[in-house]
Amino acid sequence: MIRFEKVTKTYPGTAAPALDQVSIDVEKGEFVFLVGASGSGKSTALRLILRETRPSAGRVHVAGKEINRLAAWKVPRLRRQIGTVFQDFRLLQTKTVHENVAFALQVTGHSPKEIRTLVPETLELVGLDDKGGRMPDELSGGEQQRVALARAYVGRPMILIADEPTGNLDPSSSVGIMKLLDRINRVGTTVLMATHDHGIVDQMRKRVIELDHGAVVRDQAQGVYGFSH
Ligand SMILES: Nc1ncnc2c1ncn2[C@@H]1O[C@H](COP(=O)(O)OP(=O)(O)OP(=O)(O)O)[C@@H](O)[C@H]1O
Repeated sequence: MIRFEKVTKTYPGTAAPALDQVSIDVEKGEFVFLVGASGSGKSTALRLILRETRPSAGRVHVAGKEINRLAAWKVPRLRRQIGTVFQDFRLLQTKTVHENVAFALQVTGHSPKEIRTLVPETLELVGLDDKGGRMPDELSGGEQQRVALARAYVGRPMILIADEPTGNLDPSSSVGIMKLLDRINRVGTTVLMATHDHGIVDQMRKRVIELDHGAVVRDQAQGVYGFSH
């Protein structure tokens, strides 16, 4: 589903590469944690998958396509297959919960009929079916992140990318978000999550890929956060 072949990314004006000959293979339906110190290259790896940036060398394949060679007009179609969740929620503050989730479908050309079915179904999945009329600032952080997750998942993407999704949440809200990511993964969605949260990684016991100065230093099934190497 996601394959990096000796991917190197050097940003202009920097000497050391952000990613250095990284090879990763993630199968459909896997749940993978991406860990590593700040600056180790996690966000760069996620941005490459979304084609928000391009590799300096090597190849990135997503859903069977080498995305560096994808024509610009096909990039929106690629991104429709990838849901994204970030640490800072990124909700539209002037829209209700329902509108935030519906908007993701409107901009990707879904029909009103699909929107009428998918939005309530997804709000129910994240436990917010009674809060569709609220504004984001009337919700707790944990609830806002559940809205962001509903928005990421409402189009039923093949891949869900989460960059520090629990970074701004208290432990119990974090557990709630992880339960939802686990559920979404169990129905076949490939999940890739960058995190600094030791507790969550240790509890979930999923595959762990660790980056250090842009290199993969560990790729471990059912891993824990810290590993002496
Ligand atoms: N747009 C950019 N221009 C120049 N250098 C960049 C850019 N984005 C990232 N970098 C550099 O690339 C390296 C990897 O950064 P990246 O953001 O991928 O790390 P990260 O592991 O996601 O860090 P964090 O955990 O702090 O989010 C760092 O040295 C960073 O300074």
